[in-house]
Amino acid sequence: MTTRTTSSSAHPTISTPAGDVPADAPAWNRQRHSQMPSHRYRDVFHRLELPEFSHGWADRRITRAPLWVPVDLRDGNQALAEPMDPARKRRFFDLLVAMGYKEIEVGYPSASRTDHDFVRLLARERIAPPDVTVVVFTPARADLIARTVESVRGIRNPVVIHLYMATAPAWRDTVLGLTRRQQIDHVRGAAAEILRLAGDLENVRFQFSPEVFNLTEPGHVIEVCDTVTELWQATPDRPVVLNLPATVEVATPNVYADQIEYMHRHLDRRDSVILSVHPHNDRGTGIACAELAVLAGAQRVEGCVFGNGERTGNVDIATLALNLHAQGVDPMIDFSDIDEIRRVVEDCNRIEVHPRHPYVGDLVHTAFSGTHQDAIRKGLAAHRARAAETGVPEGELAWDVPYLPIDPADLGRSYEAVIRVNSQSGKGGIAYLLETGFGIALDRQQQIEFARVVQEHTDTTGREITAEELRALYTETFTGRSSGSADSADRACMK
Ligand SMILES: CC(=O)SCCNC(=O)CCNC(=O)[C@H](O)C(C)(C)COP(=O)(O)OP(=O)(O)OC[C@H]1O[C@@H](n2cnc3c(N)ncnc32)[C@H](O)[C@@H]1OP(=O)(O)O
Ligand SMILES: CC(C)C(=O)C(=O)O
Repeated sequence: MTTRTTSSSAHPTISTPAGDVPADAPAWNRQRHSQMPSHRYRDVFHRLELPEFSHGWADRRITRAPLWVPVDLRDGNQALAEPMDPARKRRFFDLLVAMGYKEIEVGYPSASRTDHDFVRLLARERIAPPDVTVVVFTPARADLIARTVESVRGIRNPVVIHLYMATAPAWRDTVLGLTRRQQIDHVRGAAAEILRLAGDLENVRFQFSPEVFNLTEPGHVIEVCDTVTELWQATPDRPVVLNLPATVEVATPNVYADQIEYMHRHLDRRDSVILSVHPHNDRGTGIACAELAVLAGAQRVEGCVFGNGERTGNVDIATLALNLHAQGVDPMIDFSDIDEIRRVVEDCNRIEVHPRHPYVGDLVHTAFSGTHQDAIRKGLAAHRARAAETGVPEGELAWDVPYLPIDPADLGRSYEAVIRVNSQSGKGGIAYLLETGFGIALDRQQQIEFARVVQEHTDTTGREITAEELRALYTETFTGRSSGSADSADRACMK
């Protein structure tokens, strides 16, 4: 038996023998210590001193959508093996405008010619409606700031110049080689340079992101942010966006929410600051982080339409917005033809959306399993009956169909793929496919009888059975038989 070392907040290093059941494990949990080298990692509480305070986010509800800012054309784009060419950028931008986004990060003009030229295109041609704010991104370097400011000259839309610098200790020490004091001076210098070059452009506002906010000492990040808002003279009429990224997710979402609420309460000039978040998804909890951050005081959320971005991606705005829709809150973005949106996003990113991706995946409104199908079939029938009874159109009527969190029709989808049959299915699903596909209504006895036949078939093939195959099997079962079963065929009513 080998010995491994684990960490916990109470005892940072404890030796535990791999393969052993922990001494304090209850009888119902006989999981054994693994060989995973988890002792190499520390939780956020060992990496950062976080202030303790009584948070309020847990008691709040989200009642309106934050300002969504898609960063597909910048953060998403920088993570693609083949960054978007001008045509793909333009197509993606037009899609974002058509969906109703009012603030769009369009690129990193000092990074590449394509990004720069796209910003210039916005200055030359009126492809951005006047109410759409254009955001451009720059690091804290004088030459790159100059190129960025130069790129936005002539744009008539509202413009946000977005400055960033990583503030967390590992980045300060290892990447940038700056002490805390030096970093504050560096950021102040960069912010002053932006103000010098663009302060007199009336359509321009400013944004600052302390990259890796979530691993930065609260005292330091407050000081950097307050320095910037003071220098830029943030006012309610010309507010500054402070964008607090979980650049690499490191903690449970409640920790991020606490960090955001702490900033919300302690930042200077709070009424002149638009508090923004930018979660990534390394732990798979980007959505939860964004939602809790909004509860904690965030007013603006940056993400990518279906969560593209470095590593595991940026937070997925479609999921966030449709989560609101599913709770009766207007998402303020139009997803009424989600499959068309997906086609454009897939073409532009050259990355496919997963079939289980919330709301948009091919399989997310589909049930294969019998009891789910039975409940959906009954639920859809009840929904239609309620619509007929009340005279309220089906698409307007309150939705309460089991296993379908929202009506697929809201997203422009049909009910065709809602039920698919394989060996996990039951009579309800089979009956649904025959009814909706071919107008064949089986009575209960026939359903039971036919389900056995289908079960035998799907168990033997191990595959899904299509509606067409189901119909052929139905014909073979009920009409192709000798007289004894003709009764059954007669009982099946063809509508
Ligand atoms: C979390 C994020 O999404 S941050 C955005 C990341 N996006 C990108 O990097 C995509 C676009 N980037 C680029 O095209 C290039 O990196 C450029 C044009 C910005 C800079 O290119 P280069 O001059 O070749 O530098 P390089 O790419 O090696 O970047 C490293 C340098 O940037 C510095 N740096 C990193 N972040 C910042 C910042 N926010 N402000 C100023 N300097 C920074 C590093 O300290 C390092 O400086 P050093 O060379 O003196 O050690
Ligand atoms: C710098 C910010 C906005 C960012 O892209 C990140 O931290 O991921």
